[in-house]
Amino acid sequence: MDEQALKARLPGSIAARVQTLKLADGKVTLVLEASGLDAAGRAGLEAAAKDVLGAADGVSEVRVAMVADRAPPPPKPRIIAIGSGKGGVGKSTLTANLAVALARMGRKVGVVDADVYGPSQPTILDTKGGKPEARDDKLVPVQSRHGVPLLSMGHLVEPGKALAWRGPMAGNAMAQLVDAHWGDTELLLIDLPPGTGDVQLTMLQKFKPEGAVIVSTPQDLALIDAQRAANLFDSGKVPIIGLVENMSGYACPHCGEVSDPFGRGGVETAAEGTGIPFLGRIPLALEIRKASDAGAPNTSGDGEEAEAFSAIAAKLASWIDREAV
Ligand SMILES: Nc1ncnc2c1ncn2[C@@H]1O[C@H](COP(=O)(O)OP(=O)(O)OP(=O)(O)O)[C@@H](O)[C@H]1O
Repeated sequence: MDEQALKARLPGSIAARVQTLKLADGKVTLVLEASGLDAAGRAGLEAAAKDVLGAADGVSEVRVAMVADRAPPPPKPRIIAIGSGKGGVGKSTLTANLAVALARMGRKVGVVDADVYGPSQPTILDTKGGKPEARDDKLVPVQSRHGVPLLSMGHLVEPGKALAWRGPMAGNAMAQLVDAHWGDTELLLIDLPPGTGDVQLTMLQKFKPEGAVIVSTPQDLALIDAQRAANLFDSGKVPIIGLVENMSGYACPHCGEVSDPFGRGGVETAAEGTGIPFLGRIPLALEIRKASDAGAPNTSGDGEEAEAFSAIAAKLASWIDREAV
């Protein structure tokens, strides 16, 4: 039997992968292209080829080598969670601004908006109406005009539909957002749903973020919730990168006088008390709310607010670099 006849014995699925087939002294040397197959797939392919060729007349031995043509898939992005003990403290605003600031520093960063209850990233990053496509059963993130790709619960469910999902359901939906075609994205910021219940815990356990940032306003009540968030990350064994105080100090746009509607400095004091690093404070400013509503986070431009966010982004970047493996 010659090499052509041997190749003709192989089923189409194996023949399509043959790169070379050599026969010498009854020994067959077969090189197969094994791109896209996992270990079990490669073992199955090798066994099937050996079975068919080994049974041919005059063949005493079959050696199979595998090569992979396609480049290996890109490494998975590193994950940082942004959480808060309660809603409305500015978690989404912070996430978007950090992402845009990091992108402007040259980082390849994407955002996952896992806030099942009120996904707001499509508004803040201006991708409202964007629909992620699916390729090979995985979602392709929606590109924002700020250089930050995004996948949001808001892209998957109809806007305005409040979701009362329990942990596993929300966890599964979030899996689709995280395990997506992130391409060369190196860092994913996850905007977690507010709160410290089983939804959040399931997410942490499933995705094991490398670290977490906690946002709080300076009020005592918010701080108690922030402490709960810290406990949640501790129980999920997620290191806390630090605390951010949002909505601290309101500068009156008319007279410039600074007042403190929610108090001031409480988060820094709380951080000191618990040994968690304090990452900085963001003022309560109309500009911040307007920028978010307009789909242009402050860090996409300049100004005091942008600087406050960027200073925190720089601290986050150094933490990430320190933790690099
Ligand atoms: N520093 C700030 N100054 C002024 N407005 C702010 C500031 N931070 C957040 N906001 C506004 O407060 C509202 C709530 O903020 P955001 O949606 O970021 O909070 P959240 O913690 O993500 O809330 P949710 O519980 O809905 O997830 C938004 O309208 C936002 O624009």
